Amino acid sequence: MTAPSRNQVKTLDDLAKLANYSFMDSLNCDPDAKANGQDYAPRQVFRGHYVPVAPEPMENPEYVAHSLNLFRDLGLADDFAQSDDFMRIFSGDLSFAPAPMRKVGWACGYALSIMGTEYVQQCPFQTGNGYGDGRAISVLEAVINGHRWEMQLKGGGRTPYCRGGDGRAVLRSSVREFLAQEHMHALGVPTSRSLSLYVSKTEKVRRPWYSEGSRARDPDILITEPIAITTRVAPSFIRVGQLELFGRRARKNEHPQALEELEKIVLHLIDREYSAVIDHALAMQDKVVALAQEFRSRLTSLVANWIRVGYCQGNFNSDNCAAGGYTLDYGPFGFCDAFDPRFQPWTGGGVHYSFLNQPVAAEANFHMFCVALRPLLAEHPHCLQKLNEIREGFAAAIQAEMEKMWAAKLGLDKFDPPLFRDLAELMMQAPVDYTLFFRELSAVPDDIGPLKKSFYKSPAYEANPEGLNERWSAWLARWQALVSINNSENTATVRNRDKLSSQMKRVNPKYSLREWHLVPAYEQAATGDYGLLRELQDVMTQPYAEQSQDIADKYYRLKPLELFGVGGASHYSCSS
Ligand SMILES: Nc1ncnc2c1ncn2[C@@H]1O[C@H](COP(=O)(O)OP(=O)(O)OP(=O)(O)O)[C@@H](O)[C@H]1O
Ligand SMILES: [Mg+2]
Repeated sequence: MTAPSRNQVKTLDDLAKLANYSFMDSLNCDPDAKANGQDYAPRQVFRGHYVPVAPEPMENPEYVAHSLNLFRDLGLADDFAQSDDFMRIFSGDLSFAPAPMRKVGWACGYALSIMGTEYVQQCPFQTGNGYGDGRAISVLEAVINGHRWEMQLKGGGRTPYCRGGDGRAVLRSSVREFLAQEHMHALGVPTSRSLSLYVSKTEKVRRPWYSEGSRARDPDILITEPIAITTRVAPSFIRVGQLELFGRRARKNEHPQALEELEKIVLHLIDREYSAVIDHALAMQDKVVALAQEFRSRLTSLVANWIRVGYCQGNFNSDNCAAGGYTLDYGPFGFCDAFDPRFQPWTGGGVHYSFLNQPVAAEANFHMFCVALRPLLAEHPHCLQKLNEIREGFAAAIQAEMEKMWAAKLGLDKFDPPLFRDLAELMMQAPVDYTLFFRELSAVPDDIGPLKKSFYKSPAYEANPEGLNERWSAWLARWQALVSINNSENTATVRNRDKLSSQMKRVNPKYSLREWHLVPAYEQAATGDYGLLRELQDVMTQPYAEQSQDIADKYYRLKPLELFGVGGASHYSCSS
């Protein structure tokens, strides 16, 4: 396999040559599957790791966007994204895919746990055998520059796991996912990536949503929206919930191959996501222990990164938790405006998945991950013991990551609990914009003047502005003393200040993708105008750069007060 250099992949034949299907070739196919992949009715899938599914092509696709950064990383020519061939494949029509590309993709079953409790109620058969990729269909695996990438359509049509749904995604949610994935990547947070986004000029579906300016918690109208397909890309799309499905079957001995299927998916996960860090020569039981250790360190670091950039995943069930330790499923996510430990944009989400509870939610997912692995260690009590220790150590491990992250956000070498506690208290007393505050602090101000740019006008602040300003000034003075900056004109201090400032600006982004940025972009996109979407794509893929004054005036500012509490801009249901 030759490695493409920049712009080398220009045609479908070039892309097809890179195809290499490890998931379908090394794992088990559902024995009841239809060979032609036209498997669109909800049904129980009792065995196997995947079901071959031919995506349902969207009618009249139109190009909306592609990721310039991912295209560059993969060596794809930019023009390719707007070619008929590329567009047909990534809007769901595999019927003419040239060999060795295949004309059929695949969908996977997975299980669901919410905060560490196993559920089967979401499965239409109440068994868990009908739950999985209901509208996500992988269409290609390609090895590019020595890295294996899986490409998956979201909204590519129905699968046996569609539960009666239409298998589609709407333009609104697809624009959000497309922009957010590339923004997170640019923020330095591990994530699935966005390849392309196409919308149908004619095919529409109905979804519950909010009427103009509605302050209702739940959607109050049904709207008709164009369907869209985003293609996302990752080393694999294996989820914690997927391991759980096979773990549950092995634990209950549901069929003769249940344990073997669990072992196969776990080894496949190691191959796809951990081969650089887990020695291939280790015995199975040692691989399992090493996997738990590695996943723990990725997951704890991931969640600390989410909090660093103000991201709330919103629905951090085990089936939305990628076993490779990156961010997956940009459905009910949000970047916080005002700092609020309980920030949760999704009306269905609850406090358990709110902003600062994400370490606890991650621990619950990690617990289910370990439970899924246990059947593999039944004959190795020593390894089981090690697995339990790794599991038990999660809380301390994530606490250490969080402290490291808060220290970095504050430009400190070491976490300072009282300083942090007092900051959090001040930020909660009267609302402060999370992104703006840390970015202004990164300029290492002499007094609280610049920090005030991040203060929202609120009754709490208006009630006692002098008192709060005094407390902020006292806090800032303590922080200045800790980072060893004082107000003298000494040049060594000035130089240190520049160094500290640039170090902090690499940790504290200037721009984060707020919902009120997204709303006008997807609304405009629905009229066929992609100008705002492209502007956001450009701004949000360089979130640490200062950018022009115009851009700063537009995006580096407080959320307009009138948008707080508005359905769609401040909170939303998961109707995507
Ligand atoms: N329109 C739909 N048609 C069929 N299945 C759907 C549809 N919307 C959601 N689902 C399925 O419902 C389940 C829960 O949805 P959830 O919002 O977590 O996932 P998602 O946003 O579709 O996808 P993913 O986790 O793949 O990013 C998933 O298994 C998903 O595939
Ligand atoms: Mg999901």
